Amino acid sequence: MFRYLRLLLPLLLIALPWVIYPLAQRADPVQERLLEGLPLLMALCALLLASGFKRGRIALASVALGCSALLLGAASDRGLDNPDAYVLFSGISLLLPLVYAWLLIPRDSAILSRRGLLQWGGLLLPFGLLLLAWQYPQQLALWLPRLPSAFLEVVAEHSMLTRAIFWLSLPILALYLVLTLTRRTIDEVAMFGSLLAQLLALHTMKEPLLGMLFLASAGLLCVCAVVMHIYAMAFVDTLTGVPARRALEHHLSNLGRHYSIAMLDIDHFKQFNDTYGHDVGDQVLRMVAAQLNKVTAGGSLFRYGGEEFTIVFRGQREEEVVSALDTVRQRVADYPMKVRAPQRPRNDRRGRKTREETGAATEQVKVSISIGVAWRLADEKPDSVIKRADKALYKAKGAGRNRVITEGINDPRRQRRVKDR
Ligand SMILES: Nc1nc2c(ncn2[C@@H]2O[C@H](COP(=O)(O)OP(=O)(O)OP(=O)(O)O)[C@@H](O)[C@H]2O)c(=O)[nH]1
Repeated sequence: MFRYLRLLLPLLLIALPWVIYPLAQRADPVQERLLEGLPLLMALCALLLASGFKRGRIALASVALGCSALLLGAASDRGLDNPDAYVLFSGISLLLPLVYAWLLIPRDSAILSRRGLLQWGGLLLPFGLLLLAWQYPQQLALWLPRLPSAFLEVVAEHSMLTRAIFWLSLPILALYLVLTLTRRTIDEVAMFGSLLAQLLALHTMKEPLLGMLFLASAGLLCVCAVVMHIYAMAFVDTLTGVPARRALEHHLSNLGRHYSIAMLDIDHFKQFNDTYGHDVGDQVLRMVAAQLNKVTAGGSLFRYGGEEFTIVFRGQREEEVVSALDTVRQRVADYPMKVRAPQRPRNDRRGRKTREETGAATEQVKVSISIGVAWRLADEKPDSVIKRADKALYKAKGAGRNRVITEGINDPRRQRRVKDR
């Protein structure tokens, strides 16, 4: 539940325009111009960041946002009561959900690949046509009677247009929401949120400044998505999803005086790789990380590297820490880890059939971890605590593995500090 809330938190940015709008209304003309330029600026920033970090769909969404901001800006400058401007506004309103439906299909791909060119072409073409229609209203007037009468009726009547946008957008928004909740990636959150913000912009375009603020919030969401992606690349381990070594270094620089560090290592892990292959090794790593993540006593888990993990506990609480570590050790040891034969076919259905035919069942393997934990001594640096925890870990390995060994609990230098408290 908390994970979902944290994932959806950036959506709060969509509420920002309602907060800023009362202030924005008091802006002088120069500030107002700057605010009107904000959506384009945000779209540009999002595009540059997304292109730099290979977030293809966010880049496409930023371009769609930039195009809508440009065209909506032009339409609202002319005044939406003006027929040309109203046709442009109607065109964007109907196009936007369709563009997002188009963005549901593509996967991230390089712009100069065949798929990339198709994605960009499919996105830019309709906006280009709208721009042409806006630039050459006489030709548009010649073309309009040739368009389907149902389309013209929708455009001509505002209430029908609103209903059409609603019914077009609803399934697409719902699909993005489902993708957000199933894929649980920040890219999906940004796609869902930016579409929602742009629909709100269209809805509030009678107050152009508020509409522009909504467009800017859509851009901000895209920027936010790429920044969060960069953060994850730097601080989160992609295989296990737990904070990586760099995050540990940051965490260690912000600890108080009283803490303990546990180093954990999977026993005989090389054997798993050698016997079942690297993929099964990776599955074991993920399972161990998931179990360690349940550690209590306020421990923070990090992947130290390879098959080693680190858990940092703030404060003293020796017994609580040892008991929490022993519980996770036992959880890993009790976990019914099933692995399939190393030469199993890649295709799951064929694999199942072969197993049924040969009677080969999935094999259950035992995984265990060894743990060394050290408490900080007076004036000791985190690096040195890690080294002592590592020593304790090797003692645990030497003593037969699958156990917790402590280091420094009764050290007089530490006792002095405890008495000092
Ligand atoms: N599958 C997989 N293997 C990894 C990864 N990182 C490191 N390893 C493997 O982890 C193994 C570590 O083996 P060793 O350091 O010899 O230790 P061990 O076999 O666990 O033996 P003990 O620690 O003494 O119990 C090596 O075979 C590495 O290739 C990873 O991300 N995925």
